[in-house]
Amino acid sequence: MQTLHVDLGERSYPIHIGRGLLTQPELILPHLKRKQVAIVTNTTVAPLYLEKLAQPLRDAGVKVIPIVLPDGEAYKNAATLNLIYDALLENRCERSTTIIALGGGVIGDLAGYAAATYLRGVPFIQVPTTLLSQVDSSVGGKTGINHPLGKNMIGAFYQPQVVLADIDTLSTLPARELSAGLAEVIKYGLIRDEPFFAWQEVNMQKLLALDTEAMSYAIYRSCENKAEVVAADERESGERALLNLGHTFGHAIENAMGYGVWLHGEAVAAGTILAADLSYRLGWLNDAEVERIKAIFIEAKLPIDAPALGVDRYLDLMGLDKKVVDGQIRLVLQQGIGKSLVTSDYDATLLQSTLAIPA
Ligand SMILES: NC(=O)c1ccc[n+]([C@@H]2O[C@H](COP(=O)([O-])OP(=O)(O)OC[C@H]3O[C@@H](n4cnc5c(N)ncnc54)[C@H](O)[C@@H]3O)[C@@H](O)[C@H]2O)c1
Ligand SMILES: O=C(O)C(=O)C[C@@H](O)[C@H](O)[C@H](O)COP(=O)(O)O
Ligand SMILES: [Zn+2]
Repeated sequence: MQTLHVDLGERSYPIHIGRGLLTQPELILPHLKRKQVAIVTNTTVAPLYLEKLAQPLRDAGVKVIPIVLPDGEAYKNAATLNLIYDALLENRCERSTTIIALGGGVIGDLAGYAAATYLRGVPFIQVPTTLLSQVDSSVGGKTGINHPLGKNMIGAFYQPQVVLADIDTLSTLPARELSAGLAEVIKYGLIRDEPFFAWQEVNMQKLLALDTEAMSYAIYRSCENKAEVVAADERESGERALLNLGHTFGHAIENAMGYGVWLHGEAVAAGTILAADLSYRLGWLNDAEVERIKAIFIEAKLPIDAPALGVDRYLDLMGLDKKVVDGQIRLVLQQGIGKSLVTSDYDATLLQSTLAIPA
């Protein structure tokens, strides 16, 4: 097992990465205020991993309240959040009850927001079971739900007590979901870590084949990048916005196509290609760099062609992005591989050209 730390003063916490972590209650017990946990999961993950996590905790004297939600991005909403509150109240959960998220990013975001708001805040633990959640969503404290008008529009920054990334859980992950997670791994290379990007170019097939050594390295290096960024800018007043590469476009795609039709990672992949296209038009990326970026997403079995929503529809949806300031759409763009910036200082007609995708 390898351990990293997210350094946030009194909100600091460890990220444990390794095999067989679900059945090691000693990694969870020191973080409990009281021997009672509510495990939030879904109908897909529960039959696979709920008892693996719950039974050793029960054996250690912990009361376990399972909360099993419907599965899918379409359920990351206020109605599903209410199901969590209902179960917590029905079971008379107190401020000392810890909420454990067992699942992918949808479960982590929902359970984290429930933890941030139930009784105005109860302790929270992340047990991510998708690649995307192990490399990104379980770390950094962004929690929340979607609104029909926009992605993740309601939420809170709320850090977990500990993150347990058990690599063994990836063995049951569908191939499409594995690729979706790789989109966020590629992101770290593109925004701030060119050597990691170059390593991915050589090792992508190993990652797709779930090679343990390569996967452990990719998860560790991704979490290391994210932990550094979050420690420097917890609430996204500056550098953290770089973690949004491809997301202003991607969130527009997820919303326009209907939540869950394009996976988050797929929309981020296509959105990152749009960001690269605009960076190229601005003269900040050259042909060879754009080709390298396209090639790695293709190698990871991710889409590089964004849907033709129409320029106005894209601009309308992108105008709801959380990075918008004074009505200006701020974008994460690239000035080379491993070098990125957040800016609204681009020619609007160039953005329109990028968005004029032929149907
Ligand atoms: N909070 C953040 O910082 C952050 C970062 C990135 C993404 N996100 C959010 O995360 C969500 C995407 O997360 P995701 O890609 O994990 O999707 P997801 O949570 O929908 O999980 C993908 C699918 O895999 C299933 N699954 C989970 N673990 C499994 C396993 N081990 N074996 C088999 N099936 C398994 C799930 O039930 C689901 O059907 C989006 O809502 C996105 O907005 C949040
Ligand atoms: O942690 C962050 O900061 C990120 O931006 C990570 C993203 O991968 C993630 O999808 C996040 O949920 C997007 O945040 P949002 O603020 O644009 O909703
Ligand atoms: Zn993301």
